[in-house]
Amino acid sequence: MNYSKGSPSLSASSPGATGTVALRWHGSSLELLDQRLLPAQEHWVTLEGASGVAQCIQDMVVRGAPAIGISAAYGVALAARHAGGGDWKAEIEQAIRELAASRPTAVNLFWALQRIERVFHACDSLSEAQKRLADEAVAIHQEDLAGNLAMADHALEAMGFSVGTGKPMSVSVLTHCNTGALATGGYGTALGVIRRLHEKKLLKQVYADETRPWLQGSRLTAWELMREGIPVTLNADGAAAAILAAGEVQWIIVGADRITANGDVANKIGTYSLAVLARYHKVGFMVVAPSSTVDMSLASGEDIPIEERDGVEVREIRGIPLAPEGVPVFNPVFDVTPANLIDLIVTEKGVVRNPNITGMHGLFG
Ligand SMILES: CSC[C@@H](O)[C@@H](O)C(=O)COP(=O)(O)O
Repeated sequence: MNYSKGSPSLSASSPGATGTVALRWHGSSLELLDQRLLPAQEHWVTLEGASGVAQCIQDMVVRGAPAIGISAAYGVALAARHAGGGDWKAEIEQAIRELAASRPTAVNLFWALQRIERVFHACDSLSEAQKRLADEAVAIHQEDLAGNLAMADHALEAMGFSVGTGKPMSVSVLTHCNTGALATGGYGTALGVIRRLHEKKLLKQVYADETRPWLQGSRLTAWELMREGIPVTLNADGAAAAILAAGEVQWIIVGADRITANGDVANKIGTYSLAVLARYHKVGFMVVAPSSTVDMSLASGEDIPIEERDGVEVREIRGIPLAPEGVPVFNPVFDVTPANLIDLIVTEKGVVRNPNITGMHGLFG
């Protein structure tokens, strides 16, 4: 793994992209923007093999459900590219296993690997695999970006902002974690909806939860929004209740890491408490995610594997102690929001209102 310094400037690589990108594909290498260092530094990590990509997913150099899936797909393409030529199939299979073990909760990782694996099994030679796996990874990346743009349209319509309905009132929203260009193929899920509201002049204010302990909200979401001049106010997670009580927001908009067949949603720790707050304060609660986040094989959120990370992420920030040394820590990094607290699940395929098993089956079969 080569930790190279300095991305000159982030440039949009595809139509609809925002100017912020998390990953750059070069055919024989993958570059990942090291999200652990933002917003202080823009470092790009250059990877030439699947093990490095798996390590970067585990260490959160790259994070966010769709970006993890896209990176893993490129990781398999790299494994093919650099396969020794001997038992190339075994080398690629090993790469897939290693990538699948990197993080457990976001189903996009397994979805992308399964899609890549289907192509791999149809290949008869290493040269065919090298070409087709790279093409498939690029397709997964491009489709994710296109899906983000489509879900933003669906979301605005579901919020009642249809074309030609006069001059609607603008809204203020609260979001959690980072679901933007950094977490996806280049536009964002929940943050894509927020971007689209801003583009259409329908957005008054975004409140961004800082999102303890990893601070995706303060380090990444606030950074992305400020780069584009989108009005954002950062708040400590515990301030969300006071913001809602003051009537400051009309919608809470979040992403997802896995959505089960009954409409339960796993997302960044703290999402569930926001959904409870939204219901109490009669504020809309919207989940925005690509259909690759939907896992119809699981009946409910109880079946979702929830990642727990090292307590050091809560006890310290960059080596500075925030708690007594050795204090036991409970650090689940996702929680499950039950479907009955969710008003809308928005995907590129369409919208499920008041999600339940019937509505989910209607859209995702
Ligand atoms: C479009 S990203 C959706 C989710 O992956 C996001 O809300 C989230 O929980 C990310 O968690 P992370 O631990 O940063 O990978």
